[in-house]
Amino acid sequence: MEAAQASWGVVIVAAGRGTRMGTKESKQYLLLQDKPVIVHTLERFEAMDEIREMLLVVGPDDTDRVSTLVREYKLRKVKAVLAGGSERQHSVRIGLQSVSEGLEWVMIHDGVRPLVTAEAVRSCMAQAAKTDAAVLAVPVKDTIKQVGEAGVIVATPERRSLWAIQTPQAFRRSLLLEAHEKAAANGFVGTDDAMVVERLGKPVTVAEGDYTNIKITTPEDLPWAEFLLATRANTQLGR
Ligand SMILES: Nc1ccn([C@@H]2O[C@H](COP(=O)(O)OP(=O)(O)OP(=O)(O)O)[C@@H](O)[C@H]2O)c(=O)n1
Ligand SMILES: C[C@](O)(CO)[C@H](O)COP(=O)(O)O
Repeated sequence: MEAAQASWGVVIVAAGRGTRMGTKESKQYLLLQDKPVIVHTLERFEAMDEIREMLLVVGPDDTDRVSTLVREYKLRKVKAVLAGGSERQHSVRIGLQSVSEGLEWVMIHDGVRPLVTAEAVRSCMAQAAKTDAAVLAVPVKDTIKQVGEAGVIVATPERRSLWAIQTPQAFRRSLLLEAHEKAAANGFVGTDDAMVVERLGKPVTVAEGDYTNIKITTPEDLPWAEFLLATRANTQLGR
């Protein structure tokens, strides 16, 4: 059976503080079209037949309020609401350890990427089925420079080889678990899940996604997300 047709577990990480957003309320609870960002994200996966369960990882003080949201919005695939860790990678590991053992495949997704489409998720799952490890990504449009001390440019990597990495990131569950356990044992902390698998020397491939799968990070992302949601509501795109 193709992995894209099998049952998947999804770890949704939403335990961050949203420092760059700078709001009193953490960004995953800000409203888009009158609904919390995290609920938009969960609804995307709830609606997909391929998904069997979701593990939702939130701030230690937020488990009760989020459990209430899960009930209110009838998010039946949420198997557990777990207290996260101090770094994204710690939160991922906590969720990953609670994915049902019978599931062969798992995806990790940022709770603050509410605009991901089912089409993009399926493309990532299909790529992981071929290579055991795949991430959604888009080719960068700008020229990227590495900048050193005193703002001096030290390198200009060839743009054709540069991709902006998104989530979901999809893996054979046993591979990702092994990678996270090794990273924890060695004290390695990366900024995405591909990095912990790359450290094992295993290939991680990219599935081309789309530029609308934004991570809500800074204040200007909010009106952009509102616009994209409104556009989709009008055109039925991204469903
Ligand atoms: N200890 C952490 C840190 C981050 N995340 C989650 O990882 C995702 C991507 O992280 P990012 O956008 O950096 O979120 P924050 O850490 O909240 O933002 P900032 O870096 O601006 O504080 C978010 O859904 C965030 O909630 C998490 O679950 N646990
Ligand atoms: C996983 C990620 O969303 C891929 O772009 C990103 O690396 C998260 O990084 P952040 O530092 O937590 O924003």
